Amino acid sequence: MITSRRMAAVDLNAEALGVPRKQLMESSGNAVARACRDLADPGASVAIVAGRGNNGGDALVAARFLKAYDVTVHLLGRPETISTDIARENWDALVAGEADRRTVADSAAFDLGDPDLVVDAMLGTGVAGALREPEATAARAINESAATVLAVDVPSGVDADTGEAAGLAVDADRVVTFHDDKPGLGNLDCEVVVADIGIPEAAELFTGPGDLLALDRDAQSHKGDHGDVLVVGGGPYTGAPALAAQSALRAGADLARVACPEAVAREVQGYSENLIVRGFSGDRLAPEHVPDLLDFAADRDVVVFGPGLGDADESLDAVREFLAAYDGTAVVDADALQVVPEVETEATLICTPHQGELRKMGGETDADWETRRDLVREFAADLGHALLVKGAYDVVSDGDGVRVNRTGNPGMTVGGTGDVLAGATGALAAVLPPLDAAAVAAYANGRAGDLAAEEFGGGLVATDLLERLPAGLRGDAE
Ligand SMILES: NC(=O)C1=CN([C@@H]2O[C@H](COP(=O)(O)OP(=O)(O)OC[C@H]3O[C@@H](n4cnc5c(N)ncnc54)[C@H](O)[C@@H]3O)[C@@H](O)[C@H]2O)[C@@H](O)CC1
Ligand SMILES: [K+]
Repeated sequence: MITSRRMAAVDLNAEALGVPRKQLMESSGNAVARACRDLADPGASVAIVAGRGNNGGDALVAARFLKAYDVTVHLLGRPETISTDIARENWDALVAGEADRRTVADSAAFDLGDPDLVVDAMLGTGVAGALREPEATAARAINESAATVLAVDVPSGVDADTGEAAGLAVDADRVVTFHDDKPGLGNLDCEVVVADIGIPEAAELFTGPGDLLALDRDAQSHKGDHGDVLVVGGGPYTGAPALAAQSALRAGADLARVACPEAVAREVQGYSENLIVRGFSGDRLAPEHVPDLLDFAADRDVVVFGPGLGDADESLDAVREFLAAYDGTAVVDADALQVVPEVETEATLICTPHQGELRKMGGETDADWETRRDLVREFAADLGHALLVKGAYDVVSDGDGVRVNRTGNPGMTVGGTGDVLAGATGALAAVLPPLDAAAVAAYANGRAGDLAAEEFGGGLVATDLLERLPAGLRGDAE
């Protein structure tokens, strides 16, 4: 199953892997033609009703593959209003080839005729909402006709994610849908065929520019609230919490706070005036600080636990107590990781270990990334928390989905880059589900590292990543 949102991401990733959308459209069109041949004998009359987006484009391609049939293409709208270049190129090819075609500038001009088979390619996964004109008139004519109805990707007017229609929708006999089944199609009373259109598996597995789309859509649904992130750490180390908190800001958080021992608060503040630093008594985290910390954390969107915390027994006890009582979202990093397997918590956790820390948590790893991918997914499922396991190939899983990130370079083994990643993951966890947050953070952090390496080679340092994180998140880091 794949949602429309994820499908758009995978499509962009495929393009980045060298399989452009037009090539996918050719495969989709071919699959539509195959379904037509399945439903009607050669010589039968086929009406292709095409919208102005890529769903229509798929059917325009199919027209070229149906030479043995009597095909009429109805384009809903004027050719100038076709909304994508690739759909327009396929329309132009039909015009140049003098295919039998009609343009329907307004609904009065629509005449479906009396075909044996109708191909509904008005709207696909690109839009949801009630059908406008001339689509609504065409849908009525399609539903009233005696023809067999084949829908392209999803019946027009139906939301592919829910199976619901906002009003009028095409009543299809069969749907040929692309790449993978869509969540909403199971709720429809029609036959569903899934066609492989040649999207590489890597487009789903490996993070790519498409994964950044999650930010455009989901982050906006959070209504301008881009997160109030609290970093809990510091003590033996002061740079780590400061880096994590600054990274949260660079990754889009509105506010980044650091809770650290009073003894080092001034030093942490010294790294950046953009941070809000709050000290607690003494020189390291201890159980006595937990009640206050829980109160403070309750008003934040995400807590990043661990940077620079150290592994003193009382600090680890405090982490245990905190996590046992906390029910929000937390990124757990560094020394705090080792307590996660023994804690029962209501919290949503994203754990960000490197291979050594993973082993300390009881997880297994392997030199082969595919084996590692499977091991990480299993371990995340056992833990009941998301994992972002750092390495040359980062592996991200929430126990169900899994993604592998290939951005980044050996220069990033320098100290502090893990803190930057943890902070960015925290900021993104305020606006995205754990799997997306961790995958996007790993991708963007690696892109930032690649940009820094262009300038500084193996001499890059963690603060170089901070500056380049926004570019890494915009996807213009190529
Ligand atoms: N990886 C992918 O995502 C692939 C997608 N493909 C096809 O592309 C489709 C998605 O294409 P698009 O994103 O271009 O979107 P659609 O083709 O689903 O819809 C866009 C068109 O609908 C019109 N429109 C918008 N709202 C409307 C309304 N309420 N009533 C009537 N018309 C309306 C717009 O003017 C636009 O022309 C998929 O369903 C599939 O068929 C395939 O070509 C191959 C790969
Ligand atoms: K359709």
